[in-house]
Formats: sequence, C-alpha cells, structure tokens
Amino acid sequence: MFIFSNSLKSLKFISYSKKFNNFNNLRRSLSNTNIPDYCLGKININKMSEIDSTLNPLFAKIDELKPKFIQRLSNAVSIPSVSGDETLRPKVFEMSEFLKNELKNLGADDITIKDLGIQPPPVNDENLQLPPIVLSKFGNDPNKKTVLIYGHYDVQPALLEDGWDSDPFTLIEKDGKLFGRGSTDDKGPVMGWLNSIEAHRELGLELPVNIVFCFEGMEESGSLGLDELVEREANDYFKNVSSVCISDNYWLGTKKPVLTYGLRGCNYYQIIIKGPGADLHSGIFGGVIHEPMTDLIKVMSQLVDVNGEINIPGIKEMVAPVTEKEDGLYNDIEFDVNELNLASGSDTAIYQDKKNILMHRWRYPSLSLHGIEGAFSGSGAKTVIPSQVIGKFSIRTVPNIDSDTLDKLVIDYCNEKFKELKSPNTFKAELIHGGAYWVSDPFNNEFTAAKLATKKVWGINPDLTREGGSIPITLTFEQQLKSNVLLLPMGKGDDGAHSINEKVDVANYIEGTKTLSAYLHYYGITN
Ligand SMILES: NCC(=O)N[C@@H](Cc1c[nH]cn1)C(=O)O
Ligand SMILES: [Zn+2]
Ligand SMILES: [Zn+2]
Repeated sequence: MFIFSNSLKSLKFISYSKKFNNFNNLRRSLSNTNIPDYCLGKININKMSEIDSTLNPLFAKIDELKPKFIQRLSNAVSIPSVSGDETLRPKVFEMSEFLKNELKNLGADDITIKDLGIQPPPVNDENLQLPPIVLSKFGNDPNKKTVLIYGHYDVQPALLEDGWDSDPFTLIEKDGKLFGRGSTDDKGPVMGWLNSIEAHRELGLELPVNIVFCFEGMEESGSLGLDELVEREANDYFKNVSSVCISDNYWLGTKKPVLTYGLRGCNYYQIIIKGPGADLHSGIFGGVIHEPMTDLIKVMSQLVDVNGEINIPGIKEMVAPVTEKEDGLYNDIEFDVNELNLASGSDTAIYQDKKNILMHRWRYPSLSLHGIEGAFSGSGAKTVIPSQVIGKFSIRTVPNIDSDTLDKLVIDYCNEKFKELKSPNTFKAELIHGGAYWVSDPFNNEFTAAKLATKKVWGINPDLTREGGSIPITLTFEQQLKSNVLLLPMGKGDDGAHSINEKVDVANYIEGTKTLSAYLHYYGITN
C-alpha cells in the first residue's frame, strides 16, 4: 500500500502500512489522553521546572499585549488577500508586504521574498503573477533546534451579500469572538506566531529555538509553486530545519484542544462546456439548440449521489481497508454529534453516529460540487442561455488513493458521461490542482512537546485527531526536509473557516498564542 502525491513523484511513494507498523501499530490507543511515560522520556525532565518559570512571565506578557495582538489581526484581516480571485491579486501582494513589515519591526535576522513567477494555466490573465513566498529567520544558533513554521496569508473569497452579518474584511469583536475572513484560516494563527516573537522580544527573552518562517499566498488555490520552492530550498534556506510546525486547522469540537496527525488531500477539477458564440435569449433559442448548462448539470449530477457516495468506479477500491486497531480508535475521541449540526447551522447530517461521521471526514474520500462559472447567479429572473459554463468540483483523497490514477478515472468518467449525451457542444474536463494527503506518527518528540504545551495552557491533555481538510504542502515538507510535521491548531471546530461569519474566539487567539509559544519551549528541551 502506498502514499502517493501528484508531484515529486519519486519521493512520494511511502509504504503506508509499513509506516503504521513503525508507529508500533499505533501502539497505544490514540485516544489515550494521558501523556504516556515513554513520551516524557524524550523530554529533558531536569529542564521542566526552568521552562515553567519562563512560561509564566511570558504568558503574563501575552495577556498584557492582548489589545495590540487583536489590532495586529484586525490590520491583517482588513487586506482582502483572496488568492482565488484574480482581480484581488494586488491585495495578496499587499498582504505579503504587510508581513514583511511586521517581520522587520519584530527584528527578523533575515527576510527573503521569493518570487514564484507567472501563474500557470488554467488562468484568465496569462500574465498573472503568483504571490511571493515570504521567508524569514529569527536566530541562527547552532546549539539550538530549528523549527520551520508554515502559514498562509491568502484567504477564501468573502462577500457581504453571501450572508455575512458584517463586512468580512473588518474585524469585529462580539461576545468574545473576533469575526472576519481569515480570522481563523489562517491569519489568526500566523499573527499568533508573530505575537509570540513580540512577547519574547518585549520580555528580553531568548527564543528557545531558531525559527524559519515560510508564509505562502496561494494555499487556498492549491499552493502553486510551493512544492518546487521547498525542493529548491531544502538544502539552502531550509537547511538545518529539525522540525515543521503548522497551525492551519481546527479543534474537532469546541471544548477540547487537539493535535492533528492526518489530513486528507484535495484534487480540484473543472469541466468546461462551450456552445453558442454568445449568451442567448432563451425565448428565441430555447428548445432549438443544445445548451451547455443542461449538459453540465447532467454530467455533474452523475459524479456523486445524495448520500455522498462517489459514483466514479475505481475510487472506492483504492481506499485503505479499516483495520481492527483503527476501528477501535473512534469511540474514545471526544466529539458531540450535535456540535456537527451546530457548526453546519443545520440538521442535515448524512450520518448520526460519531464513528461514521469521523470516518467519513478523516479516512474516506468525498466529492463536493462547488460551483458553476459563467452561470447566471444573480437575483431576479434573467432569461439567458449561458454560452460557456465551467463546473468546479473537488475530491478529498485518503490513503491509498493514487493521485494520477484518480485523475484518469475522474476525467475518463466525465468524458464518457458527456459522450452519452451526444451533444455537439465542446467539452473538456481537467485537473486544476492537486495536493497530497498526509498521516504521521503522533508519538514523536513534536507531539510530546505539543501535548505538554497544551496541558500547560489549557489544563487538559489534547485528543489526537485527523482532519478532513487539506494543507497541500505538508507531505512535501516531511519528505523534502526529512522532518516531522506537527499540526497544532489554534481555532475551534465551529469557527466557520471558508464559510460566512468566520471567527476565532479571543480566548483561542490569546491562549493559542501561548500554546504556540509554549510548544517552542518544550520542543527546545526534547532529546
Ligand atoms: N486551512 C486549510 C485549508 O483550508 N486548506 C484548503 C486547501 C485547498 C485545497 N484546494 C483548495 N484549497 C482546503 O480546502 O482544505
Ligand atoms: Zn488554511
Ligand atoms: Zn482554508
């Protein structure tokens, strides 16, 4: 069985089952919320009390700086850095400048802006520049470990008329929550790291590790160009990196912090159907010509059924079977099914039991239909026949789906379904971008340090979870830098990332800043 991703192919074959055996068959129940003794064995216990006395004033400083930290997030949210909207690309660049200035003001030892050139097709503007990667270093002490911290400064689109209660790009504090696009995904966590640097600086406290920041502006659009950059810089800017930390996901629910050891991948596709030379009057041409939208709906409607079952043959067969051990893991995870309904703002769940919900979010693939470009979508009743429509859908991938095989299955299936229509319109189905899934060992030094940090700040041991979302670069970091990756989330499961009224709780933003800071200190004393 293999993990495979669509780029850096030669490196991305890893024996999935072997990997899991190496974790001593995930030897303890992942739901074991106590810090096991063998984990503490990797920490230099003699330095624990020293860390505690360092963290107390650091936490007090973070509390004192809270208004400044909220202002920093407010400034970041005010820049609509939507990577998926070509017209807003200058704002994504503005956001990279904002970060550069922040890093400069925080006294970075190095700031390097990496130009990624022109965005490859499919794209409307052939000369569209990719946003740069913002790299930065704090410290270069050979006696310290080096942690690469990744985050993204682009956001999902957001319009007031989508149903937001307030302007998405104005941070609003209400009932202990900070509302605004990017507040939790991913500007909150990125600002959290900057806050941590500032608190250390204000206290005159040395950072416990060297830090390398890697901030990208295309994560929400497939991380274009980043795989290649990581490959190029592995032995250069990223040399000596001992570990990677990413805070770009969420707690499973709203009460208990989690550490995340798995992500699904995401392959994003589009179907382009062209017909008449221009949009037409449906009174004149309706019933007389083959309509692109009718063809598209017919094809898209056959991709997935109403219960979330993917109709494309061959995909299910690639999914890793559930082992007895894995089967036992789900029961002990703290997850309230009602929270799913609250987070979705509805009572529309396909599954009602925890195990099925978690399995379908973490370890089974899903296919979602996202939208149709070129279709009439305004209010009113326009009687138009769109001349060209582009349907968008994505598949969340899991072990052991082979990305290239998946693409072929999907595109062949779409072509076959269109052929059955015998339509004279032109048809093209293609991949826009792909990103690999990732599963890690939740018992390594990084997770041990993160457990201690979480316990210190939140007073509770975290659950170990996987996540249904994707962070395309995760597997590349792990393989190219030969480093463990830790996912240490800041926000809650009801934050509404990608949705309307996205928020981060003030408590999560501030205590999250403390957790990220504490993590660096505990990781610094791992053996
Ligand atoms: N916070 C991570 C996140 O939202 N990731 C995106 C990544 C993606 C992949 N293709 C488009 N965006 C996600 O949707 O999971
Ligand atoms: Zn994100
Ligand atoms: Zn996102």
